[in-house]
Amino acid sequence: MNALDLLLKRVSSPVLDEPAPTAEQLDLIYRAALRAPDHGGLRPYRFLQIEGDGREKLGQVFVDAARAEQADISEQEVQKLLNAPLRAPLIIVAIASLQPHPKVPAVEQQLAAGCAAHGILLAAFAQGVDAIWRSGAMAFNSQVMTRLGLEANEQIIGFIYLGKARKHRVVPCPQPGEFVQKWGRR
Ligand SMILES: Cc1cc2nc3c(=O)[nH]c(=O)nc-3n(C[C@H](O)[C@H](O)[C@H](O)COP(=O)(O)O)c2cc1C
Repeated sequence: MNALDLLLKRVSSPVLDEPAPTAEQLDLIYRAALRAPDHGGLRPYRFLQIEGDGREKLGQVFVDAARAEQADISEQEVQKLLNAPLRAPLIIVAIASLQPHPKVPAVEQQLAAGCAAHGILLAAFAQGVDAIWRSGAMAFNSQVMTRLGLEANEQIIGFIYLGKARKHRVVPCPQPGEFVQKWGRR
């Protein structure tokens, strides 16, 4: 797949089955993430790779965190949280690790981490690995962050689910016109 085809045709896939990406595919996926634009070369991100029964542990972390906020959550909600990480064979948790810097504010570091996450999506799609970037309340839950080992200067940028889609969604390419304004020319 050439680069422009990749950029124009990548789609997210919400339903993902086995197989998980191979070790070789993951190596390229992480290499692509590490090529994200990065003011100051801070590499203000890191990744957790969760697969196999790690996904069940993550589901339990979600349930515990939800119960800590509301003790009487319904059994339906418990099942939803337990099942959430099972929606793909492998999950990469993209984490922004914000560092104090005189010229690179937090927002730029968050953007660099977001670009790294986009690199993951693109490198996956280029290799025939399907993915979707999800957040949701659990991405912003402090107990989840603690249980995943995040430090005070870290944030979850997203849970990137990876696997194989049964079929790709057909997504019309938006027209740039309404998003682009020319400015400053006489
Ligand atoms: C920061 C971020 C968080 C997202 N969180 C969710 C989410 O929790 N659930 C979801 O269905 N889609 C979420 N999305 C959107 C999907 O990843 C995806 O981009 C969207 O479904 C459009 O599909 P496309 O990528 O094929 O255009 C999120 C995207 C971003 C950038």
